Amino acid sequence: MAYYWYKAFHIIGIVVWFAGLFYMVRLFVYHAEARQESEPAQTILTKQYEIMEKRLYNIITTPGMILTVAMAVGLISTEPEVLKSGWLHAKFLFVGLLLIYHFWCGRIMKKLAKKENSWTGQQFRAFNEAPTILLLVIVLLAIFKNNLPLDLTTWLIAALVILMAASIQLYAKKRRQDKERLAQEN
Ligand code: HEM
Repeated sequence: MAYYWYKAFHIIGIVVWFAGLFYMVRLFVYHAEARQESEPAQTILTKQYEIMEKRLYNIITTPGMILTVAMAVGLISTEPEVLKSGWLHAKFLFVGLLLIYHFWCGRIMKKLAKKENSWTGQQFRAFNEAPTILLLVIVLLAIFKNNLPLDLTTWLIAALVILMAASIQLYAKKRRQDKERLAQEN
């Protein structure tokens, strides 16, 4: 029974962790773009984003990460046999990358507060794609385990996911261009 409790809270932790990571980098985009505003808007906005980022990281994102990892330790300790599975070893690798991403976000947050980060909003948008890819790979590994399928259905789903991601990017690009054009006209 303990195994199911651990799994349930493992999944709840994942949801909280990812919600935090996705929102965090979205705030970095707004924060970076606020630097182009004139005063006093620039100071007011950047101060507000600093507070929001700090709270989000410390109250949502990091606790979500801790819950996910703690519950994973619970899962493994109740069923140590799972440690012999190849899929879990592969999962460790991708979760390792996710942890690096998490702490990297923490570093960026501190650098932004000290005005030592010069990434553009566009660079943060690209940075925000990484957790989506990691989420996809880790969930596929956790669900299919050692039988990750490579049949036609899988490739069709992969093509659909790529198509959807590309459409979202194109739409966002068009909106940004429209906004820039409007700003130039005014
Ligand atoms: C320290 C990192 C992690 C470890 C050691 C770990 C380990 C585990 C273990 C042992 C299970 C139980 C597998 C089973 O019952 O068959 C599990 C389930 C699961 N994990 Fe993780 N996990 C970690 C992080 C993550 C992350 C970051 C995600 C998502 C991005 C994730 C997604 C899942 C999902 C969806 C399940 C449920 C799979 C199922 O019931 O079939 N895990 N994890």
